[in-house]
Amino acid sequence: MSRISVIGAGAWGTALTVSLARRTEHQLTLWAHTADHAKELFVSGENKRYLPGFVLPATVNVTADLAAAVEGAEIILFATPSQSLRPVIQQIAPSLKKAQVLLSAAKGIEEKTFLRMSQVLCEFAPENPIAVLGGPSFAQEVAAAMPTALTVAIDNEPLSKRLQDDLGSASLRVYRNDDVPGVELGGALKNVIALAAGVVTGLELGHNAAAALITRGIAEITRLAVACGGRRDTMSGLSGVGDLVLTCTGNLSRNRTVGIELGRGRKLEAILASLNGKVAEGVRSTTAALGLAARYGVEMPITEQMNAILLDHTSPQEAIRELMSRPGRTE
Ligand SMILES: NC(=O)C1=CN([C@@H]2O[C@H](COP(=O)(O)OP(=O)(O)OC[C@H]3O[C@@H](n4cnc5c(N)ncnc54)[C@H](OP(=O)(O)O)[C@@H]3O)[C@@H](O)[C@H]2O)C=CC1
Ligand SMILES: O=C(CO)COP(=O)(O)O
Repeated sequence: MSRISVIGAGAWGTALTVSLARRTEHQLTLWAHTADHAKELFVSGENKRYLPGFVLPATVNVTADLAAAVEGAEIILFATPSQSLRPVIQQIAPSLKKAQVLLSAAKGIEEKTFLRMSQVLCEFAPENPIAVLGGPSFAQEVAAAMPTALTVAIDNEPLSKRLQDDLGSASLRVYRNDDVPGVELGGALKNVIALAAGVVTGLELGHNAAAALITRGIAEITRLAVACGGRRDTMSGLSGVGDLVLTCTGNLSRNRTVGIELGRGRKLEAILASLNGKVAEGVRSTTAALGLAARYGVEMPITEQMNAILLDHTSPQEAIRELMSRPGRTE
Protein backbone atom coordinates (compact mmCIF):
# COMPACT_ATOMS: atom_id res chain seq x y z
CA MET A 1 0.00 0.00 0.00
CA SER A 2 1.24 3.50 -0.74
CA ARG A 3 -0.12 6.95 -0.08
CA ILE A 4 0.04 8.61 -3.50
CA SER A 5 -0.92 12.19 -4.32
CA VAL A 6 -1.52 13.09 -7.93
CA ILE A 7 -0.93 16.78 -8.61
CA GLY A 8 -2.95 17.90 -11.62
CA ALA A 9 -6.48 16.90 -12.60
CA GLY A 10 -6.14 17.19 -16.36
CA ALA A 11 -6.63 14.10 -18.52
CA TRP A 12 -3.35 12.47 -17.50
CA GLY A 13 -3.52 13.04 -13.75
CA THR A 14 -7.12 11.81 -13.75
CA ALA A 15 -6.33 8.72 -15.86
CA LEU A 16 -3.39 7.83 -13.63
CA THR A 17 -5.62 8.23 -10.56
CA VAL A 18 -8.31 5.99 -12.09
CA SER A 19 -5.61 3.46 -12.95
CA LEU A 20 -3.98 3.59 -9.49
CA ALA A 21 -7.40 3.14 -7.88
CA ARG A 22 -7.55 -0.32 -9.46
CA ARG A 23 -5.01 -1.19 -6.82
CA THR A 24 -7.54 -0.83 -4.03
CA GLU A 25 -4.87 -0.87 -1.32
CA HIS A 26 -3.48 2.58 -2.30
CA GLN A 27 -4.63 5.74 -0.55
CA LEU A 28 -5.10 8.34 -3.27
CA THR A 29 -5.42 12.10 -3.39
CA LEU A 30 -6.05 14.12 -6.56
CA TRP A 31 -5.21 17.82 -6.56
CA ALA A 32 -7.13 20.06 -8.97
CA HIS A 33 -5.84 23.47 -10.00
CA THR A 34 -9.01 25.34 -9.00
CA ALA A 35 -11.53 24.95 -6.19
CA ASP A 36 -14.33 24.97 -8.76
CA HIS A 37 -12.86 22.02 -10.60
CA ALA A 38 -12.20 20.09 -7.37
CA LYS A 39 -15.85 20.62 -6.39
CA GLU A 40 -17.06 19.52 -9.82
CA LEU A 41 -14.93 16.35 -9.63
CA PHE A 42 -16.19 15.60 -6.12
CA VAL A 43 -19.87 16.17 -6.88
CA SER A 44 -20.04 14.41 -10.26
CA GLY A 45 -17.38 11.70 -9.67
CA GLU A 46 -16.20 12.37 -13.22
CA ASN A 47 -13.73 14.72 -14.93
CA LYS A 48 -16.18 16.13 -17.45
CA ARG A 49 -13.75 18.83 -18.65
CA TYR A 50 -10.68 16.76 -19.40
CA LEU A 51 -11.52 13.04 -19.28
CA PRO A 52 -15.27 12.52 -19.65
CA GLY A 53 -16.80 9.08 -19.42
CA PHE A 54 -14.78 7.58 -16.58
CA VAL A 55 -15.77 7.17 -12.94
CA LEU A 56 -13.43 8.72 -10.42
CA PRO A 57 -13.77 6.31 -7.49
CA ALA A 58 -15.30 7.82 -4.35
CA THR A 59 -12.31 6.55 -2.36
CA VAL A 60 -10.12 9.22 -4.03
CA ASN A 61 -9.71 12.31 -1.90
CA VAL A 62 -10.14 15.34 -4.21
CA THR A 63 -8.82 18.72 -3.13
CA ALA A 64 -7.63 22.08 -4.43
CA ASP A 65 -5.49 22.64 -1.32
CA LEU A 66 -1.91 21.95 -2.40
CA ALA A 67 -0.39 21.75 1.09
CA ALA A 68 -3.07 19.33 2.26
CA ALA A 69 -2.68 17.27 -0.92
CA VAL A 70 1.00 16.50 -0.36
CA GLU A 71 0.97 16.15 3.42
CA GLY A 72 1.73 12.54 4.37
CA ALA A 73 2.11 11.37 0.76
CA GLU A 74 4.87 8.85 0.09
CA ILE A 75 4.78 9.46 -3.64
CA ILE A 76 3.90 12.82 -5.19
CA LEU A 77 3.05 12.35 -8.86
CA PHE A 78 3.19 15.58 -10.86
CA ALA A 79 0.83 15.66 -13.85
CA THR A 80 0.48 19.41 -14.42
CA PRO A 81 1.46 20.95 -17.76
CA SER A 82 5.25 21.46 -17.89
CA GLN A 83 5.13 25.24 -17.89
CA SER A 84 3.06 25.17 -14.66
CA LEU A 85 5.33 22.86 -12.69
CA ARG A 86 7.64 25.56 -11.30
CA PRO A 87 5.00 27.55 -9.35
CA VAL A 88 3.50 24.30 -8.07
CA ILE A 89 6.75 22.80 -6.69
CA GLN A 90 7.78 26.22 -5.40
CA GLN A 91 4.63 26.27 -3.29
CA ILE A 92 5.06 22.70 -2.03
CA ALA A 93 8.82 22.74 -1.38
CA PRO A 94 8.87 24.27 2.14
CA SER A 95 6.64 21.51 3.53
CA LEU A 96 8.30 18.55 1.76
CA LYS A 97 9.87 15.71 3.77
CA LYS A 98 13.11 14.29 2.34
CA ALA A 99 11.71 10.76 1.98
CA GLN A 100 8.82 11.81 -0.26
CA VAL A 101 9.39 10.53 -3.79
CA LEU A 102 8.70 13.08 -6.53
CA LEU A 103 7.55 11.54 -9.81
CA SER A 104 7.11 13.71 -12.90
CA ALA A 105 4.63 12.56 -15.53
CA ALA A 106 4.72 15.80 -17.55
CA LYS A 107 6.26 15.85 -21.02
CA GLY A 108 7.89 19.14 -21.81
CA ILE A 109 10.93 21.39 -21.55
CA GLU A 110 10.70 24.60 -19.56
CA GLU A 111 10.68 27.75 -21.69
CA LYS A 112 13.60 30.14 -21.16
CA THR A 113 15.58 27.83 -18.79
CA PHE A 114 15.44 24.80 -21.17
CA LEU A 115 15.21 22.60 -18.07
CA ARG A 116 13.71 19.12 -17.97
CA MET A 117 10.94 18.60 -15.39
CA SER A 118 13.15 16.55 -13.05
CA GLN A 119 15.63 19.45 -13.08
CA VAL A 120 12.88 21.91 -12.17
CA LEU A 121 11.85 19.64 -9.27
CA CYS A 122 15.48 19.24 -8.18
CA GLU A 123 15.97 23.01 -8.04
CA PHE A 124 13.39 23.19 -5.22
CA ALA A 125 13.79 19.73 -3.66
CA PRO A 126 17.45 18.75 -4.08
CA GLU A 127 17.32 16.14 -1.33
CA ASN A 128 14.22 14.27 -2.48
CA PRO A 129 14.36 11.23 -4.77
CA ILE A 130 13.13 12.28 -8.23
CA ALA A 131 11.74 9.94 -10.86
CA VAL A 132 10.08 10.39 -14.24
CA LEU A 133 7.36 8.52 -16.10
CA GLY A 134 7.35 8.04 -19.87
CA GLY A 135 6.06 5.80 -22.62
CA PRO A 136 3.18 5.61 -25.10
CA SER A 137 0.04 6.30 -23.09
CA PHE A 138 -3.05 8.16 -24.18
CA ALA A 139 -4.96 9.04 -21.01
CA GLN A 140 -8.29 7.77 -22.37
CA GLU A 141 -6.85 4.30 -23.04
CA VAL A 142 -5.17 4.07 -19.63
CA ALA A 143 -8.42 5.10 -17.96
CA ALA A 144 -10.26 2.46 -20.00
CA ALA A 145 -7.83 -0.22 -18.75
CA MET A 146 -6.59 -0.92 -22.26
CA PRO A 147 -3.17 -2.65 -22.16
CA THR A 148 -0.41 -0.06 -21.82
CA ALA A 149 3.34 -0.21 -21.12
CA LEU A 150 5.16 2.65 -19.41
CA THR A 151 8.71 3.35 -18.30
CA VAL A 152 9.64 4.71 -14.91
CA ALA A 153 13.14 6.17 -14.63
CA ILE A 154 15.18 6.86 -11.53
CA ASP A 155 18.80 6.21 -10.69
CA ASN A 156 17.98 4.24 -7.54
CA GLU A 157 17.16 0.56 -7.92
CA PRO A 158 15.10 -0.06 -4.75
CA LEU A 159 12.93 3.00 -5.44
CA SER A 160 12.67 2.06 -9.09
CA LYS A 161 11.31 -1.35 -8.10
CA ARG A 162 8.92 0.21 -5.62
CA LEU A 163 7.52 2.59 -8.24
CA GLN A 164 7.26 -0.23 -10.76
CA ASP A 165 5.28 -2.23 -8.25
CA ASP A 166 3.09 0.64 -7.04
CA LEU A 167 2.13 1.92 -10.49
CA GLY A 168 1.56 -1.40 -12.23
CA SER A 169 -1.73 -3.25 -12.59
CA ALA A 170 -3.27 -5.93 -14.80
CA SER A 171 -3.64 -3.37 -17.61
CA LEU A 172 -0.53 -1.27 -16.90
CA ARG A 173 2.88 -2.88 -17.30
CA VAL A 174 5.75 -0.77 -16.00
CA TYR A 175 9.38 -1.12 -17.07
CA ARG A 176 12.32 0.29 -15.13
CA ASN A 177 15.14 2.44 -16.50
CA ASP A 178 17.89 4.45 -14.82
CA ASP A 179 18.24 6.92 -17.71
CA VAL A 180 16.30 9.94 -16.44
CA PRO A 181 17.37 12.45 -19.15
CA GLY A 182 16.75 9.92 -21.91
CA VAL A 183 13.22 9.04 -20.77
CA GLU A 184 12.34 12.68 -20.16
CA LEU A 185 13.68 14.01 -23.43
CA GLY A 186 12.03 11.19 -25.39
CA GLY A 187 8.67 12.28 -23.93
CA ALA A 188 9.19 16.00 -24.45
CA LEU A 189 10.74 15.94 -27.91
CA LYS A 190 8.29 13.49 -29.47
CA ASN A 191 5.64 16.19 -29.03
CA VAL A 192 7.58 18.46 -31.41
CA ILE A 193 7.85 15.71 -34.00
CA ALA A 194 4.14 14.87 -33.51
CA LEU A 195 3.29 18.47 -34.42
CA ALA A 196 5.35 18.03 -37.59
CA ALA A 197 3.73 14.65 -38.33
CA GLY A 198 0.38 16.42 -38.04
CA VAL A 199 1.53 19.05 -40.52
CA VAL A 200 2.46 16.28 -42.98
CA THR A 201 -1.01 14.75 -42.54
CA GLY A 202 -2.75 18.14 -42.79
CA LEU A 203 -0.92 18.82 -46.05
CA GLU A 204 -1.95 15.34 -47.30
CA LEU A 205 1.63 14.42 -48.17
CA GLY A 206 1.11 10.66 -47.86
CA HIS A 207 2.47 7.70 -45.94
CA ASN A 208 6.04 7.86 -47.28
CA ALA A 209 6.45 11.38 -45.93
CA ALA A 210 4.98 10.42 -42.54
CA ALA A 211 7.34 7.43 -42.20
CA ALA A 212 10.34 9.54 -43.22
CA LEU A 213 9.36 12.23 -40.70
CA ILE A 214 9.04 9.73 -37.84
CA THR A 215 12.38 8.08 -38.70
CA ARG A 216 14.33 11.30 -39.13
CA GLY A 217 12.51 12.58 -36.05
CA ILE A 218 13.89 9.84 -33.85
CA ALA A 219 17.35 10.51 -35.33
CA GLU A 220 17.31 14.13 -34.19
CA ILE A 221 15.66 13.36 -30.83
CA THR A 222 18.39 10.78 -30.19
CA ARG A 223 21.18 13.23 -31.10
CA LEU A 224 19.95 15.75 -28.55
CA ALA A 225 19.13 13.20 -25.84
CA VAL A 226 22.60 11.64 -26.10
CA ALA A 227 24.24 15.08 -25.99
CA CYS A 228 22.26 15.76 -22.79
CA GLY A 229 23.48 12.54 -21.15
CA GLY A 230 20.71 10.16 -22.26
CA ARG A 231 21.37 6.72 -23.74
CA ARG A 232 20.83 5.74 -27.35
CA ASP A 233 19.09 2.49 -26.35
CA THR A 234 16.54 4.40 -24.26
CA MET A 235 15.51 6.20 -27.43
CA SER A 236 14.62 2.91 -29.10
CA GLY A 237 12.45 1.99 -26.11
CA LEU A 238 8.94 2.87 -24.93
CA SER A 239 9.70 6.48 -24.03
CA GLY A 240 11.52 7.06 -27.34
CA VAL A 241 10.29 5.28 -30.47
CA GLY A 242 7.25 3.94 -28.59
CA ASP A 243 5.85 7.33 -27.64
CA LEU A 244 6.95 8.91 -30.91
CA VAL A 245 5.07 6.37 -33.03
CA LEU A 246 1.96 6.65 -30.83
CA THR A 247 1.84 10.42 -30.93
CA CYS A 248 2.74 10.79 -34.61
CA THR A 249 0.07 8.32 -35.73
CA GLY A 250 -2.65 8.27 -33.06
CA ASN A 251 -5.81 10.32 -33.54
CA LEU A 252 -6.02 11.02 -29.80
CA SER A 253 -2.83 13.12 -29.82
CA ARG A 254 -3.39 16.83 -29.16
CA ASN A 255 0.03 17.69 -30.60
CA ARG A 256 -0.67 15.83 -33.82
CA THR A 257 -4.11 17.48 -34.02
CA VAL A 258 -2.55 20.95 -33.71
CA GLY A 259 -0.10 20.03 -36.47
CA ILE A 260 -2.90 18.80 -38.77
CA GLU A 261 -4.75 22.09 -38.37
CA LEU A 262 -1.57 24.09 -39.06
CA GLY A 263 -1.02 21.97 -42.18
CA ARG A 264 -4.58 22.80 -43.28
CA GLY A 265 -3.72 26.48 -43.03
CA ARG A 266 -5.41 27.47 -39.75
CA LYS A 267 -3.67 29.99 -37.49
CA LEU A 268 -2.07 28.76 -34.27
CA GLU A 269 -4.02 31.14 -32.04
CA ALA A 270 -7.36 29.90 -33.36
CA ILE A 271 -6.28 26.26 -33.05
CA LEU A 272 -5.18 26.71 -29.44
CA ALA A 273 -8.42 28.50 -28.57
CA SER A 274 -10.39 25.51 -29.85
CA LEU A 275 -8.47 23.17 -27.48
CA ASN A 276 -10.46 24.69 -24.57
CA GLY A 277 -7.61 24.68 -22.06
CA LYS A 278 -6.19 21.30 -23.09
CA VAL A 279 -2.43 21.39 -23.40
CA ALA A 280 -0.39 20.55 -26.53
CA GLU A 281 3.04 20.59 -24.91
CA GLY A 282 4.99 20.67 -28.17
CA VAL A 283 3.81 24.20 -28.93
CA ARG A 284 5.79 25.68 -26.04
CA SER A 285 8.57 23.08 -25.94
CA THR A 286 9.71 23.55 -29.54
CA THR A 287 11.63 26.78 -28.97
CA ALA A 288 13.05 25.36 -25.73
CA ALA A 289 14.20 22.22 -27.58
CA LEU A 290 15.97 24.42 -30.12
CA GLY A 291 17.60 26.40 -27.30
CA LEU A 292 18.86 23.18 -25.75
CA ALA A 293 20.08 21.97 -29.15
CA ALA A 294 21.99 25.22 -29.68
CA ARG A 295 23.59 24.87 -26.24
CA TYR A 296 24.93 21.42 -27.19
CA GLY A 297 25.64 22.19 -30.85
CA VAL A 298 23.11 19.61 -32.08
CA GLU A 299 21.45 19.87 -35.47
CA MET A 300 17.63 19.51 -35.37
CA PRO A 301 16.23 20.33 -38.81
CA ILE A 302 12.63 19.17 -38.22
CA THR A 303 12.42 21.01 -34.89
CA GLU A 304 13.85 24.10 -36.58
CA GLN A 305 11.20 24.05 -39.32
CA MET A 306 8.46 23.32 -36.78
CA ASN A 307 9.58 26.32 -34.77
CA ALA A 308 9.46 28.53 -37.87
CA ILE A 309 5.89 27.35 -38.60
CA LEU A 310 4.76 27.96 -35.00
CA LEU A 311 6.25 31.46 -35.04
CA ASP A 312 4.59 32.07 -38.41
CA HIS A 313 8.01 32.71 -39.98
CA THR A 314 7.34 30.16 -42.68
CA SER A 315 4.41 28.31 -44.21
CA PRO A 316 4.00 24.52 -43.76
CA GLN A 317 4.62 24.08 -47.52
CA GLU A 318 7.84 26.12 -47.40
CA ALA A 319 9.04 24.19 -44.32
CA ILE A 320 8.64 20.88 -46.17
CA ARG A 321 10.50 22.32 -49.21
CA GLU A 322 13.33 23.38 -46.88
CA LEU A 323 13.59 19.88 -45.36
CA MET A 324 13.56 18.19 -48.77
CA SER A 325 16.22 20.46 -50.25
CA ARG A 326 18.82 20.17 -47.48
CA PRO A 327 22.29 19.13 -48.67
CA GLY A 328 22.65 15.37 -49.19
CA ARG A 329 24.05 13.39 -46.28
CA THR A 330 24.50 9.85 -45.01
CA GLU A 331 21.82 8.28 -42.88
N1 LIG B 1 -3.28 13.49 -21.88
C1 LIG B 1 -2.44 12.48 -22.11
O1 LIG B 1 -2.80 11.49 -22.77
C2 LIG B 1 -1.06 12.52 -21.55
C3 LIG B 1 -0.51 13.68 -21.05
N2 LIG B 1 0.77 13.67 -20.56
C4 LIG B 1 1.36 14.89 -20.03
O2 LIG B 1 0.71 15.24 -18.81
C5 LIG B 1 0.81 16.67 -18.61
C6 LIG B 1 -0.58 17.20 -18.30
O3 LIG B 1 -1.36 17.04 -19.45
P1 LIG B 1 -2.90 16.68 -19.44
O4 LIG B 1 -3.28 15.98 -18.19
O5 LIG B 1 -3.20 16.00 -20.71
O6 LIG B 1 -3.57 18.13 -19.41
P2 LIG B 1 -5.00 18.55 -19.96
O7 LIG B 1 -4.82 19.19 -21.28
O8 LIG B 1 -5.95 17.43 -19.87
O9 LIG B 1 -5.46 19.65 -18.90
C7 LIG B 1 -4.67 20.78 -18.59
C8 LIG B 1 -4.59 20.83 -17.09
O10 LIG B 1 -3.68 21.86 -16.70
C9 LIG B 1 -4.26 22.57 -15.62
N3 LIG B 1 -3.64 23.86 -15.48
C10 LIG B 1 -3.77 24.97 -16.26
N4 LIG B 1 -3.03 25.96 -15.78
C11 LIG B 1 -2.42 25.50 -14.66
C12 LIG B 1 -1.53 26.07 -13.72
N5 LIG B 1 -1.11 27.33 -13.84
N6 LIG B 1 -1.12 25.30 -12.68
C13 LIG B 1 -1.52 24.04 -12.57
N7 LIG B 1 -2.35 23.44 -13.42
C14 LIG B 1 -2.81 24.16 -14.46
C15 LIG B 1 -5.73 22.59 -15.97
O11 LIG B 1 -6.50 22.91 -14.82
P3 LIG B 1 -7.65 24.04 -14.86
O12 LIG B 1 -8.45 23.86 -16.09
O13 LIG B 1 -8.46 23.75 -13.62
O14 LIG B 1 -6.96 25.36 -14.81
C16 LIG B 1 -5.90 21.14 -16.39
O15 LIG B 1 -6.02 20.30 -15.29
C17 LIG B 1 1.43 17.23 -19.90
O16 LIG B 1 2.79 17.43 -19.70
C18 LIG B 1 1.21 16.10 -20.92
O17 LIG B 1 2.20 16.10 -21.94
C19 LIG B 1 1.53 12.54 -20.55
C20 LIG B 1 1.03 11.36 -21.02
C21 LIG B 1 -0.31 11.25 -21.56
O1 LIG C 1 2.00 11.94 -24.39
C1 LIG C 1 1.02 11.46 -24.88
C2 LIG C 1 0.90 10.03 -25.17
O2 LIG C 1 1.96 9.29 -24.66
C3 LIG C 1 -0.13 12.33 -25.23
O3 LIG C 1 0.14 13.01 -26.38
P1 LIG C 1 -0.58 14.41 -26.73
O4 LIG C 1 -0.19 15.34 -25.61
O5 LIG C 1 -0.10 14.80 -28.05
O6 LIG C 1 -2.06 14.13 -26.70
